[in-house]
Amino acid sequence: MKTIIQLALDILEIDRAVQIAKEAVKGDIDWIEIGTPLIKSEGMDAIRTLRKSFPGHTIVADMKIADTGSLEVEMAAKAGADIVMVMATADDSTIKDALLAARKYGVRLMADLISTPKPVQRAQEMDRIGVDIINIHMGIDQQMTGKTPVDLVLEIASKIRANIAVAGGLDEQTAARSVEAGADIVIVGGNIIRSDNVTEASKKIRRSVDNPQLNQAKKLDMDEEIRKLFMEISTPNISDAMHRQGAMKNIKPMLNDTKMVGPAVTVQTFEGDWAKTVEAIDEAKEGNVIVIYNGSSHIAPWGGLATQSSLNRGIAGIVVDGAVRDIEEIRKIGLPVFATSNVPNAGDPKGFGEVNALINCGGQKVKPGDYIIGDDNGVVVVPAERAYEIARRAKEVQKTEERLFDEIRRGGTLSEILKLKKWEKQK
Ligand SMILES: O=C(CO)[C@H](O)[C@H](O)COP(=O)(O)O
Repeated sequence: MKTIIQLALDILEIDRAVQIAKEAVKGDIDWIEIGTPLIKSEGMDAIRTLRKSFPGHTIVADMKIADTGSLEVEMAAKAGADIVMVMATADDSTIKDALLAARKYGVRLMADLISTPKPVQRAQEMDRIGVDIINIHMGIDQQMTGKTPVDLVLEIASKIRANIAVAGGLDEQTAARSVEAGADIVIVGGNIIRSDNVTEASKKIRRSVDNPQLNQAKKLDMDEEIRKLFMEISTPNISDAMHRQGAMKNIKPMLNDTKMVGPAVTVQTFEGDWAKTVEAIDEAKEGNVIVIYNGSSHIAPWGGLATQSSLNRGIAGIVVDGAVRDIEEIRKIGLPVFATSNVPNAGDPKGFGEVNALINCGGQKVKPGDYIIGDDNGVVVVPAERAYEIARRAKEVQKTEERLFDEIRRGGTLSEILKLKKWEKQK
């Protein structure tokens, strides 16, 4: 049986949702889901509009029903939905009531396992109740911590009779692995709707689920995955993903077209003293970023010789809350170096300070192991314990911006597309 691709329109505006759905249909997606954000933003009109725009497609209303099952199924069914989503965490009475309404109005009921404490057991209970489709779903916030729904599909597929849908940050690889694990329907939102070419993104998912065996990407370890993601995104994307936090003040790239990613080795030094900065080169490992607090913009604790030594060690880059010198050599060496200023004079190797203590750099606290990302915009610090989550969230920020750029290129303005007036905080 052909795997069904369900496009999740997690968009706030109906007109943008219709446009994206038209582009995705050209990329051979099957079902069109009115996402929960769209239903909360535009109500049943969103379902009516998509129903009218796509008379030949299956329309799914992601109502995430938690109560008054019968009433909400009736609303969605009368608005034009063919399938209605209920929360598996809802009470059995709600789900049974929703199912009665679904049978009455000739629609199917899909139960969403998102945030269900015992998903395998609950899936079996949904199956016994008679729900038509069970959605094995890793919520957006859970995905950001690295969880994927594929493992759960393997656990559940052999235990239920209902059709299985899978959702949660699916891309070509995880959609293909979901199908191999037993999924009948793959639900894809961000990796299609936040693409700068929705039709092509849809076609990629189509090709991957139609030939799942072809999609066996090498599994990266967590540090490799984090580096890969951070290398693909900008420091503005990262700052946005951290609610505008993390950016270092007055720290500038000494080279153009520079990109730096790596866990921090920190150095606490004092004005005119460069002993610990140089010793840190020997303590750092390949891929580290050396982050130095020196506290003076007038005497350099770093220069060309230290930069060459760092290159030899495979260090990813240097950040100095202070001055650097030998700019010509540094540019010839090509290693990313960020600082507050550049000067001709240096200090002496006195030996005060320490390596790998908690420091302040550019007004940000930096502890050893925190991820340091630098590009032409500047430097951001991401706490080690949140690095994967922030990298994933920043990737979503980047995808959203690529889509917005595409729509602006088509002639819209940012405020029109985002409907800023409509979403201004009501006084
Ligand atoms: O229901 C949802 C979130 O609650 C999303 O529609 C679902 O997770 C699919 O979107 P994505 O592929 O972006 O995760």
